[in-house]
Amino acid sequence: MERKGKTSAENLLIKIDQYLISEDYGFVLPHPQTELPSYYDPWMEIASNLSQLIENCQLCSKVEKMPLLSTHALTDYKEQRLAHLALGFITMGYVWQNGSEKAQKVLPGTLAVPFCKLSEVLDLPPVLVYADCVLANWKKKDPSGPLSIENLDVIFSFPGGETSKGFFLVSLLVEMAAAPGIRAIPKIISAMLHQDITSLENALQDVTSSISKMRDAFKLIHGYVNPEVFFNTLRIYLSGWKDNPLMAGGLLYEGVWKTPREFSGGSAGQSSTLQCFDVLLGIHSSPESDSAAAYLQSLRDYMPASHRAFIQALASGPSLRHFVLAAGNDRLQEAFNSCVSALLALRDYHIQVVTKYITIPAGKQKRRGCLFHSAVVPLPEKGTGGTSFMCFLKTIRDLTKNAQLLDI
Ligand SMILES: C[C@@H](C(=O)Nc1ccc(Cl)cc1)[C@H]1[C@@H]2C[C@H](n3cnc4cc(F)c(F)cc43)C[C@@H]21
Repeated sequence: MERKGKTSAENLLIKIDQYLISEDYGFVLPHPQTELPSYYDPWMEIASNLSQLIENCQLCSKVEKMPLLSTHALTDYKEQRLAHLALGFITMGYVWQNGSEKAQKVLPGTLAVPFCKLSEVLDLPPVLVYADCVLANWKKKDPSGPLSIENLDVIFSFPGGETSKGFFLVSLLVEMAAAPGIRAIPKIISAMLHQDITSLENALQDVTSSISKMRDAFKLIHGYVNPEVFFNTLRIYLSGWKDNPLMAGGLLYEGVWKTPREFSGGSAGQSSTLQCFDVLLGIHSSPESDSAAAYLQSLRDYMPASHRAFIQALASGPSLRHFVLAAGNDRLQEAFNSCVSALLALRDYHIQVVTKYITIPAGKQKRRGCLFHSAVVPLPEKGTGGTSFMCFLKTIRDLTKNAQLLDI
């Protein structure tokens, strides 16, 4: 989608839909496909009944009896995203079905081979990612109804039922609220290239209002996600096999690679929205110096290739921060600082959510652990769990605080 010989800024002026970003839905996959050709019924039957198969201890045998299916019939992009989503759910269910202390270390070839082939086609890793379980995992109950959480449902879910569904749908609504802000980005680039201060100010106001609506959507989490169920059940299924002491070397993808491979679990850091507002506002640019930036950079490999390219083009484009400083215009500086304040408020809110859903339940488990468990389950790397994830969030929150432009 990037035109040769164009600067990265001009590349950004290309319509965002060429980066598979939607004017109305942002990074969310619009109207995801919910069915595959009947040839793929063996996959869809397992993915659609995952919780029940796990509860009845039938998942292992079902997966091992699965026929080796070819991915050739998956030609359409939305079909490929649905298939990666389905195989991602089955893979996480298969690896973690007996809990995080008894992970399955080998992924059977009937699952590993098509999953890795599809991952290659989509340039995604062979593990469930945020772009699968949030951005492509939704449908409307009543097609003519509103995009409200009451009228939305997930295509697949994990054990933990309503909490699993709620966690993915709240994340989806936060992502959808970001759409007007993402749509404003090409306007911001164009206004900078044309030295158009008024348009720039208006576009920055669109970003500010979009980020505050994201925080409003985020508040839904308290009504739809139970902290104990999230921490003790759902979080396990989103865990990965990178730097995971329980899966040294990672997972063996039978029939694909001779040695095990490591991949990170799902994480909010894989959200292109979370990353692109940071890049737009120049919140942290040097992955060399700050580890949070390096960590975020590494998670871009877990995003759809076109979204990764958009963020890269944004990062190598003109600096909005420098433009605003150089313009020396009070109103423009205020519009920029309002953006940063809105993002700071969203970051603070994210920290409060992680405290309620991870830090506090982890503390309770630790105290319980001293009484009953020999080894307290180590929190996975910086995915949806882990004190290091909290440190990461606090680092980017503090960097956001420092991004405010001082009065000229
Ligand atoms: C509900 C939470 C979650 O962790 N969801 C999740 C995690 C892993 C997986 Cl696999 C699936 C879902 C969080 C939502 C809001 C999302 N968000 C998007 N842009 C953001 C910008 C910000 F500044 C910010 F603070 C949060 C931002 C991130 C996830």
